[in-house]
This record gives sequence, structure tokens and C-alpha cells, in this order.
Amino acid sequence: MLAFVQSHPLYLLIVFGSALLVASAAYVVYQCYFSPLASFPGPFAAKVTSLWRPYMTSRGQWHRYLDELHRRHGSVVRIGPNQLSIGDPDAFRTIYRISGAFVKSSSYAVLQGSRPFDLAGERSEKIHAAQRRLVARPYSMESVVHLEPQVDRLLDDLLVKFDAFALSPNPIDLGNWFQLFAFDVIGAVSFSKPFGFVARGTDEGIFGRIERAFSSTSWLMHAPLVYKFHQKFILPYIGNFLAANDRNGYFFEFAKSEVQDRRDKGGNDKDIVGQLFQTARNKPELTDLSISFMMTSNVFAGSDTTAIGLRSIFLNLLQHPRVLAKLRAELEERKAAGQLSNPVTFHEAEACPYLQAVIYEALRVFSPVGTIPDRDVPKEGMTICGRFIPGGTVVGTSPWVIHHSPEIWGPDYEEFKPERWLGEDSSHLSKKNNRFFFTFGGGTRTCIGKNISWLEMDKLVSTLLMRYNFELVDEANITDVCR
Ligand code: HEM
Repeated sequence: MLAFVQSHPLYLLIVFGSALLVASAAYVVYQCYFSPLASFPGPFAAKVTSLWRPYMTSRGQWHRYLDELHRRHGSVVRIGPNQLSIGDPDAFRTIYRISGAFVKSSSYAVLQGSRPFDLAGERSEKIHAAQRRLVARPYSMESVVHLEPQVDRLLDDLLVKFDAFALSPNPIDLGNWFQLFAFDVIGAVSFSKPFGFVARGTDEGIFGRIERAFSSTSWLMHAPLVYKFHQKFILPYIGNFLAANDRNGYFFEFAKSEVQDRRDKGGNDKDIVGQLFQTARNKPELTDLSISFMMTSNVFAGSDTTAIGLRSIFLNLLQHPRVLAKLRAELEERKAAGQLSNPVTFHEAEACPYLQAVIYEALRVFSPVGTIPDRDVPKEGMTICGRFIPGGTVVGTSPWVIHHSPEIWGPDYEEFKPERWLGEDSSHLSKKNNRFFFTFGGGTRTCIGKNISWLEMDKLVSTLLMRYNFELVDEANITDVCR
């Protein structure tokens, strides 16, 4: 009788099921009460499963949700069995300090794919430092300013379009025009080849591809097994279903052909590819293939982020007439004094403290990037808010959390208030808040393209405001999207 029961399939199922139940219960009890991260608050699902974070990210409002979680749970929130989201100012400074001791976590392997040259995805600080040294010069402000005439030509094209719009009663999607402009700028400064998007008034479907690729990469980075499954079983048979491969597929091919074109047809020696070709003469390790990988980042990361920043600047200005009037007054005063050209030059715009404060503040209240740049705690561990965190724990801060911290920005942290960036007599920018300005990332991995974006924002905002009056329409349909 006993032998019968033991060999009966139901018996085996019950034994197996019970063992699974006990193991799962033990796992849950461990994660909630005994894990080194057990004392950190957070949603129950986040404590017990790594699937919670990719699921929440895939829903599209992760930046706001994370901010809300910190409001509810405090400055450190558990967002995975082995992951913490950090809002504590001291811990934030430790993680993103310039020493690079906190390396990028394994989620970046999904971003990198099989690219051997990838500043954003590369996890090794040593390889990253060597690659960044090779390519940094053309992205410096000194180099970017030499490309200003190329940006001016595009700005002229945009003004021709806007002059025509100004005569029509129909509203326009300003954000879309900003992205067309930003994409053309990338073409001009990288390859001496604006893509003609502003002139044609269309992106030919590219922005949708960028959007889909960003969206799927942001959650797949935290679901590496789903990514591997997709690569092995879906990609070869169905195709690039999750769009994540577009960064290293479609956009890489796009950039590679532009680099080849630039090689064949020549261009301005001062454009980014031209400067990288010059570097490559003495540093043969900088191959055309590596330059193509680098240009993939320009094409992929350089337009949509800048356009979101510009959207935030204009939206906030239009929603805050007091700030808009003050900014206009600054620009008018400078213009009357002969200190502003048309289009406004980068140096002229930089000399306008209130304009600078407006840009900083718009990028603070609505940062174009809302994900957490994850880092691994080094093996010796770290202490956060008096509690020890073991090496290997994944930690990081979203700009949305650090930029909306009342501890840093004060009780009016939700207000759009450019004055917080100015020194006491309002005649210059104050450096005190810069330590917590995280829009372009931090430490050794700060955004290499930020000078290009800043130059665009400086020139576009000041030139457009001096020429046109803007009015917000259809406020109810404003979408809340960041990367
Ligand atoms: C407002 C515009 C932009 C924003 C908000 C932005 C934001 C960021 C952030 C937050 C990072 C750090 C990511 C991390 O640590 O994982 C980053 C890195 C990077 N960005 Fe940007 N970015 C902008 C514009 C650009 C432009 C115009 C380019 C290229 C022309 C660019 C290319 C890159 C690259 C290559 C990296 C990796 C740098 C490295 O690790 O050495 N970005 N960006």
C-alpha cells in the first residue's frame, strides 16, 4: 500500500508542491526579515521579486512613481531584493563621486549588447576611461563653440518655418519642432550633414523608433533573462520584437553609413567625426568602427533628450507668466544695450544669469532622464544613513528623486523658481546647488553631449523669445514622458 502511494503521480506532485511552498515561504521570510537590506522600507513585491522593477518601469510613469515612493518611505527605498533607490544627499554624493569606485551595475550589459566601444554601456571603469580619453576633445565646450555657425544655419531654417506659423491661427506642436531641430543639429555637428528634418518638417519615422527603443531598453535592462530569451528565440524568427536592439542595430547602421559618407565626401574638419578622424591618425585603436559606435550614441541619445529639456523650459515659462516676464525683461535689456545678436550667440546667452537659472530650474523640475543609473556598491560595502550595505548591492539615484528632495531644495521644492539658482544679488549663478544637479548624470560617467545640448538650449530659447510670443493651447493633453 505504502509503495503504491509513493509511486503515485499525485503523491509526487504533493511532495514537490509542498517543498516548493516551503522554499518560497523561506525565501520570502529571508528577504523580509533576514536579508542585509531587510530593514529598508519598500513595496512588498519589490523585496521579494526582481520582476517588480521591470514591470513598474514598463508602465511608463516610473519617474513619478519613484518620487512618490520616497515621499512615502523616506530617503532610502528598497526597489528589488538586492537594490536600493537612494535619496539621501550624502549617500548620493558618495555613489556618484568622481573616483568611479561605484561601477555601473550588470543592467548596463543589456544596453551594451555586443558593442566593444560603448561609453554609456561599458561597465569597466578602466576601459571606459581609455575610450573616453580618445573621444572627449570634440565634445568639449571649446570645440563645440567652433560649430556654432552650423547651428546658426539650422536656426535660420527654423525661424523661416516659425515666421510662417506665426501668420497662421493653427497651433503647432513645439516639442516636435524642437526634436526635428535637435536631430538636425546632431547631423550638423557630427557629420557636417544636417538631416533636413526641419526643412522637410518630418522625422520620417525615426523619432518613433527612438521612443520605442528607449522604452523597451529601460525595463529590459532590469530583466536580463527576458532580454536573453528575446535575443535567442524571438529575434532570429520574428525579428526585433522588443525594439531594444534598435540602438545597436538600426541606429548603428545609420551612424555607420553616415561615418562612411563623411569619409568619402569630406566635411568641416571641426565637426565631431572630422576631429575623431584626426585623433585616429595618431591613435589607430580609434577605428572607423569605434567612431561609428560613438556616433550611434549621438544619433540615439542626442535629440530626444534635448527636445524634452526644451519642452520643459517652454512649458514652465508659459505656465509661469511672472518668470517669463522677468526673462523677457533680461533679454530686452541686453538687446537694448547691444549685447544680444540675432540669432543669439552662445557666449551672449551664457552671460544672461536669469536665462541660465531658467534652464537649470526647468531641467531640475522635469529631468529628461527618469531612470536610475545603477551602480554596484564596492566590495568593502558602504554605510547609508547609519546602516551598513554589503558590497555588490545595486544602488542609485534618479534625477527625479534628488531634484525633488525637500531636504536639498527646501519646502518649495515643487515650485518652478529659477531664483534658487542665483547668488544673493541675482547677478550671477550660485554654485551651491550644482552639487545636486543630476540631469546629466554624475562622476566619471557624466553625459559627454551636455555641451551640445546646452548650446542648443541657450541659443534656441533666447532667440525664439526675442522674436515671438507663445501661448499654451490644449493644456489638458500635455503628455508626461521622460527617458
Ligand atoms: C538634455 C540632453 C541630455 C540629457 C538630459 C542627457 C542625460 C545623460 C545622462 C543622465 C547620462 C548618464 C547615464 C548613466 O550614468 O548611465 C548621459 C550619458 C551620456 N550621454 Fe547624454 N544626455 C543629453 C544629451 C546628450 C547628447 C546631445 C549626446 C550626444 C551628442 C549624449 C550622449 C551621451 C553619452 C555618449 C553618454 C555616456 C557617457 C559616458 O558614460 O562616458 N547625451 N546622458
